[in-house]
Amino acid sequence: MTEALANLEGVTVQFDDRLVVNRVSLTVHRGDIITIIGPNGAGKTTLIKTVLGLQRATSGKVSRAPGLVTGYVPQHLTLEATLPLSVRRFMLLSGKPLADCEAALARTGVSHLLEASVHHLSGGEKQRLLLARALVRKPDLLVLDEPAQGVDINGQAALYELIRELRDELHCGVIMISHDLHLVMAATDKVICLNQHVCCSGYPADISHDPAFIETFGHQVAESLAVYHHHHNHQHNLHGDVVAGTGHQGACNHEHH
Ligand SMILES: Nc1ncnc2c1ncn2[C@@H]1O[C@H](COP(=O)(O)OP(=O)(O)OP(=O)(O)O)[C@@H](O)[C@H]1O
Repeated sequence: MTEALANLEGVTVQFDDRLVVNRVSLTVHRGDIITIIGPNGAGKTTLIKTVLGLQRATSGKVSRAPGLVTGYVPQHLTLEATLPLSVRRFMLLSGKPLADCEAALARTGVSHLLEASVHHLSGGEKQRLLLARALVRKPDLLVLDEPAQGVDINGQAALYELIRELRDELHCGVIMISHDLHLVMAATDKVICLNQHVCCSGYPADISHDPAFIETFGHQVAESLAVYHHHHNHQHNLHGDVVAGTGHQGACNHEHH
């Protein structure tokens, strides 16, 4: 089993008397790509902030590997619009050398924007900048809140592919939130369907048949996703774990149709 980077056990988050995250348990291992899906207001952002330690759990146990370096791409980048800020300066705020900043920008495909103002970037460019800022820290755990927002459909597929490549290069774990269900099904190892509590979780091909998934997203979505036949060269037990001797999740040849 690969190294556990972060672990939540029965975590609950409450704002006043509103239960936003309800007894959620999850573990992110190095090499994992876990995607959290769920309706608006389901507690997804709150959950990943809890993983990062930015949100305190009301109850339950949160643990992170000692010395864990995290890279976070938040849902919104709030910048003071009147403050002039170039991409170069924004990246240097990470405290990393310029050469590292430039390498991260090159890796996410936006090195040509080094002198541009962050206020004038397109939605897609902004996402790639935020990803570069997360990358320059060389994270063990990359946490992305709707990384493909504002990115056109071809760009989305490319972005998810880039995230997979980065996972391989950095040998990090990835936990992300997405609403792009089709892309999620093709690009992730494990899906967690959240609606305050974990409705269902598992491998993409299996989850679309789960009654809890159908209840949350409706038959139409579930049926359209069921075309994502996912052939494994291994088998899972009832908990979704890979059965010993049949290959490993990270090493199998998944085929998507
Ligand atoms: N700091 C806070 N104080 C009070 N309520 C909060 C706080 N943060 C989040 N909430 C509430 O918790 C609920 C869940 O919010 P959260 O952002 O986690 O949902 P989400 O699943 O990420 O939603 P979306 O898909 O719309 O981004 C929302 O109703 C939100 O208003």
